[in-house]
Amino acid sequence: MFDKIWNQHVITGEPGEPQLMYVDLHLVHEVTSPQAFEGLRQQHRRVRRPDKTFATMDHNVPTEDIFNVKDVIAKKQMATLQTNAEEFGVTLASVGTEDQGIIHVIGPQLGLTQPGKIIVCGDSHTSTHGAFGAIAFGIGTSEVEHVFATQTIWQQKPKTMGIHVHGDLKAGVSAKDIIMALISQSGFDGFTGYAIEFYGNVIDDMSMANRMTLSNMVIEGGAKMGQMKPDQTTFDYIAGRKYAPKDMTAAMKYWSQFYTDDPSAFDKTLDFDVSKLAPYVSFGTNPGMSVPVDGQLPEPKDDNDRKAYDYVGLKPGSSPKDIPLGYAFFGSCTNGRLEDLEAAAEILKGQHIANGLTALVVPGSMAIKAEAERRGLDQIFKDAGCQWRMPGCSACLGMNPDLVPAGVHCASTSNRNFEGRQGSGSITHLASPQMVAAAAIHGHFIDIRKEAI
Ligand SMILES: CC(C)[C@H](C(=O)O)[C@@H](O)C(=O)O
Ligand code: SF4
Repeated sequence: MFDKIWNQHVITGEPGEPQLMYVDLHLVHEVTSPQAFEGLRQQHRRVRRPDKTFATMDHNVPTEDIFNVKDVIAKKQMATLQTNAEEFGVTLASVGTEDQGIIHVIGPQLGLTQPGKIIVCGDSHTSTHGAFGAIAFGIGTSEVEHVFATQTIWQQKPKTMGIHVHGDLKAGVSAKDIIMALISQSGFDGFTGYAIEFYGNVIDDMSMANRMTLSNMVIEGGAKMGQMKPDQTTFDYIAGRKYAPKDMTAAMKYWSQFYTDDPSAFDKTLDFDVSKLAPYVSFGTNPGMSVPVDGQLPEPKDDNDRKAYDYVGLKPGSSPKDIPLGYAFFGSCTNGRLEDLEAAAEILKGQHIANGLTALVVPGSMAIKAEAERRGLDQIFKDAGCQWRMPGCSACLGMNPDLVPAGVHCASTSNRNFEGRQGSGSITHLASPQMVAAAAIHGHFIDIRKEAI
């Protein structure tokens, strides 16, 4: 599948060397675009294909009141994107408009993300869009400028890794646990240099929301891209969306060519049986430092591990259930979709979060917020003692007012847990929406397969 899409997009260059690739969709946000637009301006260039470029604001958005941006840099970045989008004719889902949201949530939601496309964005979690059978990867700011100007990008073709995900996924275990287990078992850079394709019965049965969670986090294992073959689930998701093809029959016929004929063609394969998989919790300062909830925190292997233990203030041999939580975060491009909020709400319904714990629920987009409210999820969260917020990256990273205080342990549905990620001195524990919901109620993690909520 990877080669089929890749080969259709090569403009020039020899295999084994960087090749010039055509870009079908360029997604843009306020943090990595200002210098790129400025570069164009200085060279008197235009955005070559504004019709293949789409922008939004997500990282800096204050989720309590999205129109009241107090931080000077945040305000400037957002205003700059507004001006740049107008000047260069780029469609922008600006704050407060119905299409606004986290870029990796709204691309799929608007039907912009489609099989067979090459999709880039100045953001590492662009891998998310690979869940539709696209080649999607993050690029740097100078590359953003190159794509603006030429609609092309130089890229060296990566090696391919096929991950066969099979078996019987048990209740309480989700895509988040699969990817966290895969990363912790492969070492946190075990995917480096590879484009990953997930396949097998577990993937076939998975919703698009869960497939996106898997693709989203391949970057945390070192891969820039992670995809699945498009199938009926993919087509049904896209059909009827704002920018979906008008002629879906023709589109589906075209998309159906994108699959891997022969798994032995992968440069590397990995077999992953999910039948005995437990929910995972991260304890350290990279996503690879994760254990099953019924496991123990391992002995440190090196100075890095010792440093991580010092930072998080936990002891080897202890249980993830012993971590004293003060905060819970539901949201991000990993788990901020409607299905994720539903999974959390199902657990929180009729319950209350632990005394003294702060819980933020941040929908991934305005559309998700509206639909969640139509279904009454906001009320479930509020009744449980959570704060119901406006869409944005929020507490996934410390670029906006949603910060976890220093020294506080946060159960989080996001994807990164390095030092200070959620605010200076904050301590992040990654887990699935179901696990974070149960943890918020108890003030510590529980094994949702076995223990009563
Ligand atoms: C700000 C942006 C460049 C960054 C990324 O590339 O991923 C952010 O989205 C993140 O998750 O750390
Ligand atoms: S939600 Fe988090 S991971 Fe996703 S783009 Fe925003 S900051 Fe990056």
